[in-house]
Amino acid sequence: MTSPALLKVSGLSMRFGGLLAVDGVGFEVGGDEVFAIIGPNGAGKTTVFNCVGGFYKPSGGSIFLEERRINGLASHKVAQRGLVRTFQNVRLFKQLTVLENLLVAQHTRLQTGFLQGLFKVPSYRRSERRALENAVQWLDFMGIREYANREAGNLAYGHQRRLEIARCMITQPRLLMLDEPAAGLNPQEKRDLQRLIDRLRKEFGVAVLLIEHDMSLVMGVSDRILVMEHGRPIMTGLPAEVRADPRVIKAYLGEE
Ligand SMILES: Nc1ncnc2c1ncn2[C@@H]1O[C@H](COP(=O)(O)OP(=O)(O)OP(=O)(O)O)[C@@H](O)[C@H]1O
Repeated sequence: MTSPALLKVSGLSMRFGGLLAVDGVGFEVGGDEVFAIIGPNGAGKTTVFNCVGGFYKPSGGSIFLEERRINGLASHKVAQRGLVRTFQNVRLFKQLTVLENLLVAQHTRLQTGFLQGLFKVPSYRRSERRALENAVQWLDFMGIREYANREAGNLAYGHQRRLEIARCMITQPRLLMLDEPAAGLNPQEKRDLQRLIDRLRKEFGVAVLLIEHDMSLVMGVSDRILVMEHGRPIMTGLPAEVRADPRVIKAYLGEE
């Protein structure tokens, strides 16, 4: 890690009835880092994500974002503090247009309230115009501007994934969590995704926490990797260290 920790997770555990799905997981993500969590199916990766993102209340442990404790906060509060996520199965407002999805996403950030909106006072119109400009910039950045007025549900799957990332980025997060972003993408789209993640980090200074099964993407894009198995951490290391570690090889081969 090259910068101070943005996210600090320690001793995290999550119990579902008799099942300890996450058991003693700890890791830190630096402010400019791409950090991946990998592991066989059922290892507990998504559960860690759900705890960090405020979707589950952890059974134990602590989660700090920029030195402030966030465990137990609701997901929208966590998002307001700069931590946003995508989902394994893309979640968009499918009946709204592509552009509208990006306008709705900015709603919580707009400074003006209901009454200003009702009477369309100048400050409201200014913030609406800014929201529109932001949205168009992100559509350009993602290469999907030509689909601005199309229903989001009618976009090609790869474009839906890019729109979902744009919807996160438009809220100017400090940490972007991507849940299996390569799932369902073709090889070219996967290469584009790797370039996109690199650019998001370099041009917008966002840190990325990633769950991914596609090893070539994980190895190509991550600074460090946490490997989990049966809810427990096996190791954290650089991609080359992880690739060569016998425990990791065993965890994956043992699955077959
Ligand atoms: N809401 C829940 N209620 C009960 N058990 C759950 C719940 N969510 C996850 N589990 C269980 O916790 C364990 C870890 O699941 P999790 O989805 O976190 O794994 P994962 O590493 O993300 O797997 P995959 O790679 O298949 O997505 C599994 O045994 C799963 O069945």
